[in-house]
Amino acid sequence: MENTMISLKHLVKKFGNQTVLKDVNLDVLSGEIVGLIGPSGAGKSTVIKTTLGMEVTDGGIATVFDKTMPNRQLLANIGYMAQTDALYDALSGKENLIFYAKMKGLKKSELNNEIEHVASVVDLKDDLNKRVSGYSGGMMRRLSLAIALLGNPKLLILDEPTVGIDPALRRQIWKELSSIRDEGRSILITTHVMDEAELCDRVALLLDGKVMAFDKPDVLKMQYKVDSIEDVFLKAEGVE
Ligand SMILES: Nc1ncnc2c1ncn2[C@@H]1O[C@H](COP(=O)(O)OP(=O)(O)OP(=O)(O)O)[C@@H](O)[C@H]1O
Repeated sequence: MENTMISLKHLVKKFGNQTVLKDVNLDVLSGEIVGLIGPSGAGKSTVIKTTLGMEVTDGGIATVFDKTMPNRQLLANIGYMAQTDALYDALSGKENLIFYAKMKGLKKSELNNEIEHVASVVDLKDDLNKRVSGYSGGMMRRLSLAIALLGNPKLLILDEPTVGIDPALRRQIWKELSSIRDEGRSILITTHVMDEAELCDRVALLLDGKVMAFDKPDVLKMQYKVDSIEDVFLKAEGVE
């Protein structure tokens, strides 16, 4: 059965005089990957932060697992990866993973297997004992993604998880995301990579503070009479 994991209804968010989100409607069902795309500054991260209750809305309702956000208890069931990495520089990759695993309430007996699994998904197994201060930007993104994956959360909310990650690893990460979806778990993901948008079950296009289009990639391509999601994006923006 399809459950609604995220429901955003008439979401409004203002920063001073700027109304970033005017009327955002979006839902994420169980067992699907929803991609949120839109030009830089369109408000994708703001949608995510209001969904998580990290930003207070100026109107509308955000519910996650049928509960109104913000709700601290729900956060344990959500794997969130922000655009900026929240890592402890002085600790190793492994120590960071252990820290977050404990915060998420993982049992001691699960710890090693779980860390090994998430580290291999992002190809960090050989670098786990290095201090994060010596990591490259891409390695930090990979560690942040590994942290979000810890504990098999029912819902993953990923803000541009593959920035700075090379194509082979990106493919491996998408394989993992697809198998998470196949387990009936859900993913809301923002991306600038249009090839990744093609891999989502549904794509929402955020423009002028609204979700201008929201459907399966193939349906969007048909609606806009184009061959790729990149062209959907460009046509919606009015770029010929
Ligand atoms: N805390 C804040 N205070 C003031 N303005 C903000 C704040 N957060 C976001 N904004 C503004 O809201 C708008 C949307 O920002 P947001 O980061 O949500 O966009 P985005 O679509 O995620 O962009 P990008 O693709 O570049 O990451 C921008 O104009 C940004 O300057």
